[in-house]
Amino acid sequence: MSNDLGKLVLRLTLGILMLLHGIAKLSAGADGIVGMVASYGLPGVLGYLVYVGEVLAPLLLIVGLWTRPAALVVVINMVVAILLAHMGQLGQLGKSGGWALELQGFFLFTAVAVALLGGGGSAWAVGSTDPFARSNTAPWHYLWSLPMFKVPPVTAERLQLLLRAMPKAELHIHIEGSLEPELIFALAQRNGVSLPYASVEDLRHAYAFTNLQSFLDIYYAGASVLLHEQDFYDMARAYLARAAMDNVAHAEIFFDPQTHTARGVAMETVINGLHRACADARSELGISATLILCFLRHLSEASAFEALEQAQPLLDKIVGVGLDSSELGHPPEKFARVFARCRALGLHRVAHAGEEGPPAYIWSALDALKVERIDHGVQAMHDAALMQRLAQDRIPLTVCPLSNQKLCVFPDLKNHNLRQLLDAGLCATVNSDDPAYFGGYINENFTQVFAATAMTARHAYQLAFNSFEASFVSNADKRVWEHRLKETFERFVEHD
Ligand SMILES: Nc1ncnc2[nH]cnc12
Ligand SMILES: [Zn+2]
Repeated sequence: MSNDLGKLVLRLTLGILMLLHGIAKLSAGADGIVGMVASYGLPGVLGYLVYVGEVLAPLLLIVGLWTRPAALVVVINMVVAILLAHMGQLGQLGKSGGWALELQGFFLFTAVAVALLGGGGSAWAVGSTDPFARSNTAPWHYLWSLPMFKVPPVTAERLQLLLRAMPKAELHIHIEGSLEPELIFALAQRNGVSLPYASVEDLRHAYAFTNLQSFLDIYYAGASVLLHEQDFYDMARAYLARAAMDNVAHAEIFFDPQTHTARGVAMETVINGLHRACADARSELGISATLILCFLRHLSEASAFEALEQAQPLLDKIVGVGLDSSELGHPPEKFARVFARCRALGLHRVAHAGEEGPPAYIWSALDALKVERIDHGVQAMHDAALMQRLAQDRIPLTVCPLSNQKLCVFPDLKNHNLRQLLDAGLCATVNSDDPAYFGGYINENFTQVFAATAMTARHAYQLAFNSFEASFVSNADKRVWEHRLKETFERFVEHD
């Protein structure tokens, strides 16, 4: 609240004081400025742009519409004014001992501050509620989020190949959801576990889900075959081999330890098996992979704390924590204290929110859990202020199109809102969630959602770029993969 009030004061001060200069120029005319511009050998007519910088932009600042771009215009106006009229005073002090350009300096840097901060949510800010809400996002966020080169059009057929060939990161994959029915039966036999399904076909037949819970019931039953470190290794190694075929350069893998420790499996059995698979895949397949420990939200806060305590000696083998399982009725704030502890331990934080649950769950994942990414998040579309927050803070969404289709979040893939999320400037990514259950790995998610919603090569580039940007790897690794991405697109276009 006081933050918003501070921004409002700053915006109104800049707008009103600058507008007074504009009004003076309206009544005296812009001839002086036109002449000054012409004296530099430039078209004098450019001098009339002063009305944009000192009348139009201040009016936008006062009403709070397109606040950040308007402030940027004032910044440009002030830089031009200093270059044209005040360069001689740049290093001088005035009569009273202050900087000779303190007035210009105040205008310039106040405008820079407003451009950085935005207008502040307020009944006075049109931009906080109207369809122009996006304009409150820093303009350079849009520049930064745009592909670094112009992506030429690619035919629909070639686009499908490009989607498969482009390097990408997978940031939302539950390793237990990569257990194919064949491996479930092989592990059941190896470990003497009996399953309530007669055959692989019988199990596959049960994969007809109506919502998240109908899937989770079968998913936890499937995970019951995992007992020994080698089982966790085999599962993760199989996923990583499959992901490498889809040109996944980096995967951040979720695992649900509480579903295993509840059956008497030790935390170290789970983590050591998964970690060894990641290490081997890196040296044998060249794929990078890290682990994210997820707390089950249908269990208690105490159970989550217990899981964290068990994982404490193994924290060097995980990069972060997440929150998954049954969303409705289990709002994120239930785990605020656990996530605060994880934050203090230096762990990255993500949470499933807005898969089936309301936008309020996304707000509380951000504010109560302080997560850095939202898993799914597709329900954000119903809340304009939330969309603005996600765009402005560039909070990535790890979207899973086939999962959303199979769990009836959207009636059909053609109704999926991935394209709208991207076009609204959000840092969306494509992922597989539980590929063994939802009909496809990451490339299937890309190709099917692109075919269903007619997205373009530019969207493809943006999604792959976002996946690296949103990952928890070093900036150096991000740049290497982004460079490879650009090379792949250039190669494709050359041969188009
Ligand atoms: N889609 C999903 N949502 C919540 N929890 C999950 N665990 C595995 N898949 C999940
Ligand atoms: Zn998930």
